[in-house]
Amino acid sequence: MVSEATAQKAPAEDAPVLIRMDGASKQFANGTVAVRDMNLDIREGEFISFLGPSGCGKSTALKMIAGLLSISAGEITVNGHPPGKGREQDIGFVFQEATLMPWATVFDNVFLPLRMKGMKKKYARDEVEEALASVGLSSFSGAYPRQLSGGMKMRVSIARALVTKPKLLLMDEPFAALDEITRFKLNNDVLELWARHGLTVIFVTHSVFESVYLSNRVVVMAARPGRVSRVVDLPGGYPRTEHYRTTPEYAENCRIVSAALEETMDNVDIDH
Ligand SMILES: Nc1ncnc2c1ncn2[C@@H]1O[C@H](COP(=O)(O)OP(=O)(O)OP(=O)(O)O)[C@@H](O)[C@H]1O
Repeated sequence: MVSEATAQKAPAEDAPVLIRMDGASKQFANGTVAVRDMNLDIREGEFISFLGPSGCGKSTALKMIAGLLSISAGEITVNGHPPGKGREQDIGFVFQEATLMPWATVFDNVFLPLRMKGMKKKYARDEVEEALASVGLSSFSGAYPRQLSGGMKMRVSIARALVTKPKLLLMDEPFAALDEITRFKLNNDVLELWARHGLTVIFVTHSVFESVYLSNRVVVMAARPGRVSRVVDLPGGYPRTEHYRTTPEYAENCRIVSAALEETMDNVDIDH
């Protein structure tokens, strides 16, 4: 039974804005405009997906929010600060590859962000164990990455992102390389973590089905130049469990988001 405090739901209309993108643009040194004039407010507690074809600037936008890439024009604030200038532990980042240190145990991989903050291992035990428990890997603390399946490695990567107890979780196509059953399972786990920890999540994906299953809003992006094409609100269907995948509401939402995505493709010259 899920308690009210941890129930999955879209945030209230008047929830405070956590991320503000105001005309945010990114042009790389070679002239490529990866993101042009992105305007978006993301409220605390939202689960947002950035969806779009390859090269539409999804990863670039995510990295700009994380402060991993500079902004060429416009402005982004995260919790009122320029990206990367607030408390760094407030942001967790999960990449497409699990990027674990192969020579280190699961425990030491998850401990890494705390170690980088100067924490001694003996004081970090509770935090690391809590993060591992939250992704169901308590008994694999002493294992090495080579002993884990792809899905388990990704769970370690999520635990590492959560160990500093961030408010904001940024996920860049985290499950793209996994088989569908593992992906569905991890989708459910991420929804549970989102609700339990009261996170705000931005999730980059190519998949209409994944974006509709997970998000309360889908930001559909178009390429050349990368930009926001449509924002689709999907406030219903909670709690989103496997049953939701079989409902007419889910099918209809997938149809709406697919149509929005197709519109973006119609406006692109085929050059590949
Ligand atoms: N460091 C860089 N230097 C120059 N151009 C870049 C750089 N990084 C990305 N780009 C270009 O910017 C555009 C947007 O790239 P980005 O990776 O953000 O797209 P994406 O939507 O995440 O794509 P994918 O789904 O394939 O990962 C692309 O045309 C890409 O080639």
